[in-house]
Amino acid sequence: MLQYETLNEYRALMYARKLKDMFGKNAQLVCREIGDGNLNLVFQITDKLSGTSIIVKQALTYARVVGESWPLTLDRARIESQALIIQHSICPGFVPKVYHYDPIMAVTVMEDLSNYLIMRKGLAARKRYPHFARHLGVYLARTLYLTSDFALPSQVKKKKAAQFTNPEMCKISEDLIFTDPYFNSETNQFNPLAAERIEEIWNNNPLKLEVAKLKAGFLTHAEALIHGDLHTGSIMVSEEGTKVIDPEFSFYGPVGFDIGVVFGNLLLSFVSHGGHTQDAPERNYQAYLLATIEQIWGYFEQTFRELWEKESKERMTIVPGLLDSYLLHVLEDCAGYAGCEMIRRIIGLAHVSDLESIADPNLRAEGEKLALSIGQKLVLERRQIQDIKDVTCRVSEIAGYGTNQ
Ligand SMILES: Nc1ncnc2c1ncn2[C@@H]1O[C@H](COP(=O)(O)OP(=O)(O)O)[C@@H](O)[C@H]1O
Ligand SMILES: CSC[C@H]1O[C@H](OP(=O)(O)O)[C@H](O)[C@@H]1O
Repeated sequence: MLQYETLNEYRALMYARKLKDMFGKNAQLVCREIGDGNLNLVFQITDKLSGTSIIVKQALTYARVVGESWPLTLDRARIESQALIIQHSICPGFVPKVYHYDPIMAVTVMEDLSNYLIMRKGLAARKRYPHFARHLGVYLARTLYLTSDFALPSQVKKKKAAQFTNPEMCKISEDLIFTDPYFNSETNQFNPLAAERIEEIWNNNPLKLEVAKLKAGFLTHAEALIHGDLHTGSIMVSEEGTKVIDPEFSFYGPVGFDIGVVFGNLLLSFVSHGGHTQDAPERNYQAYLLATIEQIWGYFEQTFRELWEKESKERMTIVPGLLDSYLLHVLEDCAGYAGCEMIRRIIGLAHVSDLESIADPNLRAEGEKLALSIGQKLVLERRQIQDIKDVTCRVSEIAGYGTNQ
């Protein structure tokens, strides 16, 4: 293609037909648009003869969820494909393989993961994934450590940070996560039944100060190549495997952000499964979610420590105490960013189906208010957090379960 044109199912099929080495000459291709995200088009193209399939993902010139009134950079497709390639090289088992990137059409052609399920849907159905915590902990430690100043020569890292300068996508997060939800902004959308609680947040200056500090960290702490939007809709799971997709918000940012966004989304699932409930299946599933958070952190920390020991290039990493102090800083950030993610998914523009699917607005408001309380506590008390259990115990306490889940 010589110039950008928006794909539809027919055009995506024709596009796939022209891709070299992807399908045989006699392939019988069929195409389906399967995108359900806020921003892009996603086509699955299958050869009915061989069963071979690929994904063709195209960035639109605007945000899909809002329409043409919200123009968006096509450069996000470059960021996504280049981040996927790096993350796949670091963690081949946990990231889809990129087959082709087309800068003119803003298209990334990648491995089809349709035998996996979007994690948010699995969590809604109270499914348990036995390997998920280990996979994600390892993914986080490897992608974050191996792109950081600890593992890369400082000039290489700075060039990578320049390659992944992603100003327009970062601005979306700066506004939608760290700014708009704390004021009566036009972009906000919320359940009127939670309005009183939300107005309290707008008037809570100590909370706004802590969020402003976390935003300053997001703006300035170029620690590692982060995914930048690691919610449970960006993770695909099966009984055996875990895959992380959709890194179009990638940039050099704070390590605690990715971990915090995952935790925030697991906690949004937690609140969606009932507030002060005595119902045993609900409570069991909530306990599973808290255990998953503890395990992710455990595997992250263990792998990060091993990498620090074996892979460090930065000479000062041998100084006793630096690793412990860095991990504590990451844990604090992680709690704060988890809190920010929870709050923005209740007050801001982009909500999550975990809560949106609760039809009864009163019941939904209960979950939303619980999410706001947990989010607020994690932001405000993050400096008192020394251990991952300090996070999960706070959640249990607010949910009315005491501290011994
Ligand atoms: N590699 C893939 N394999 C299978 N399905 C995918 C793949 N990438 C995306 N999808 C599907 O498309 C949906 C939207 O993809 P996503 O990358 O999250 O788009 P957006 O950038 O618009 O958020 C996902 O929820 C998933 O169902
Ligand atoms: C208008 S962008 C809102 C929201 O959408 C992104 O998520 P996704 O592309 O995975 O659907 C991101 O979380 C943005 O904050």
